[in-house]
Amino acid sequence: MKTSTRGSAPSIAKEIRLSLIELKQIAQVKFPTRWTDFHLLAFEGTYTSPYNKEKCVQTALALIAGNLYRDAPVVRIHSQCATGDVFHSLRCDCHDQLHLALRTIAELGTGILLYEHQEGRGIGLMEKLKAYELQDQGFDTIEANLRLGHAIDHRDYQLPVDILCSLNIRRVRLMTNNPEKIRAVTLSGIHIVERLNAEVPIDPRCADYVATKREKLGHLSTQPTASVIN
Ligand SMILES: Nc1nc2c(ncn2[C@@H]2O[C@H](COP(=O)(O)OP(=O)(O)OP(=O)(O)O)[C@@H](O)[C@H]2O)c(=O)[nH]1
Ligand SMILES: [Zn+2]
Repeated sequence: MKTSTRGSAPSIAKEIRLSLIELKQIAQVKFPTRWTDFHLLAFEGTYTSPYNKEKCVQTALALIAGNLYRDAPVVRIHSQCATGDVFHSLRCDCHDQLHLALRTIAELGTGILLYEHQEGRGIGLMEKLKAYELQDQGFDTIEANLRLGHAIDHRDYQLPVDILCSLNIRRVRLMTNNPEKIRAVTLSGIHIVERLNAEVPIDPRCADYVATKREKLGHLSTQPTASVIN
């Protein structure tokens, strides 16, 4: 088991919500998929909050393909979405985004997908389902979170960023439309040489969800760069 300690990612203290105590690599396995053969590394990060000093443990998986050090690799930070990723729910675009990322990495031959476990933008599956109930009554994703007493988006990208730093990845092609992910990666000192569009063709049943991301959360939008395989 490999362990690295505090200080793996350069930090701008005011901007970073969590301080790393320890980053552990829990497992490393071969991980063949329909797209390509990945290596899967499992990580556990222990953090303290700079505000209340409480400890928290976060986990994430890194699916790695090819030689990450030949050029700036494609990096996708994908937030866990059991409803979309596992059940192919069309309430969101997560399933197709996950497939787009894995397929792109396979096609380019090099890249890393960081699958981080902040389900429901960090509120957990059960709370996300309660938020869905409110959305069924007409509230949007943001209003539903707020009515349940949660932040609009509870995620923190410190663990994925610390994993990139521990792997000594300093230049990336980041696949995302989320400005907060771009900010977190940039603040860590990792250079984003290119942003790859994470947009997928949108099913009408998640059009409102995607529109809310763009209109209220500032998600970037362009034309889809790739279609989705079924
Ligand atoms: N609270 C809440 N979380 C949701 C909802 N729908 C999807 N999610 C979660 O949102 C996360 C995915 O984030 P998105 O906002 O769709 O996209 P993103 O990852 O921020 O941005 P991209 O990198 O551009 O894909 C996952 O953790 C999902 O479980 C919802 O209605 N309410
Ligand atoms: Zn989803």
